[in-house]
Amino acid sequence: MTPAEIRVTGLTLAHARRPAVHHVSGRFAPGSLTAVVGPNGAGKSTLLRALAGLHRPDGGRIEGAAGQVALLPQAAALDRAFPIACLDVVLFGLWAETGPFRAISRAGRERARAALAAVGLSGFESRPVGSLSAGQFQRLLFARLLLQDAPVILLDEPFNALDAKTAAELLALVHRWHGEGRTVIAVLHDLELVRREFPETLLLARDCLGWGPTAEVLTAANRLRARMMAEAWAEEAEACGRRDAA
Ligand SMILES: Nc1ncnc2c1ncn2[C@@H]1O[C@H](COP(=O)(O)OP(=O)(O)OP(=O)(O)O)[C@@H](O)[C@H]1O
Repeated sequence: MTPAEIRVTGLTLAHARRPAVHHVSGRFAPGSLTAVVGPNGAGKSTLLRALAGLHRPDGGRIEGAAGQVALLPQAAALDRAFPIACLDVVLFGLWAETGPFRAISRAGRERARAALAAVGLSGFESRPVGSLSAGQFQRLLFARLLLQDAPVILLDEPFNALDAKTAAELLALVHRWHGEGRTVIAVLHDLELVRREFPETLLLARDCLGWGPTAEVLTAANRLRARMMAEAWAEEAEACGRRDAA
């Protein structure tokens, strides 16, 4: 498992021309385990989506991510009412290998069953996703990630609303991926968890307020700056590029 370095340079990401991420530069080293933290609205999910190729940069660039990324989106962003069985959700993890029109091989199905077993969902193959609890659904999405087998794994609030046992088991998977040499980047709000489990941290408040070893980034001074920046955000903040357009 040899992921490439991911480098972002002067990265600006906007929604309706309002910057959600502003002139961020830095690198995710191959095989690093990084927490992305910051206040609500700091641009964390937007950054992850851009790393996954789902949001085109409005300024600057991202290098090294294309074709090697698997994304776990925020659970709230997903439609669980869709009538589909658990095994089929996991099989979507093979999409990059099989493409849209090729049949899934028997080996592919076995891998999907093994992934379900690895997250404690043996016997759930035919269950409709709508019948799962929040924790079971998150386990299912981790099974899909297992099948994707990507060198870079992006997790958006992976432990939200989980009981301690489920969170611990999914955290163990994160450490397994890190141990295998994958690059893992996770958006998190629990700073105690970040301090305990994540060696690197990117502190985002639209601008980058710190990026490096967690103890050096999560200082009281940096956290205060992040809070102050969040309080100063105004909906009427200048739209990206507006000055150029004037
Ligand atoms: N699809 C969208 N359309 C318009 N604005 C958006 C969209 N998605 C996000 N934003 C805005 O971009 C900013 C950053 O949002 P983002 O979801 O990236 O923040 P976040 O740090 O992940 O927040 P949270 O911790 O609350 O999940 C916010 O001001 C948000 O309202």
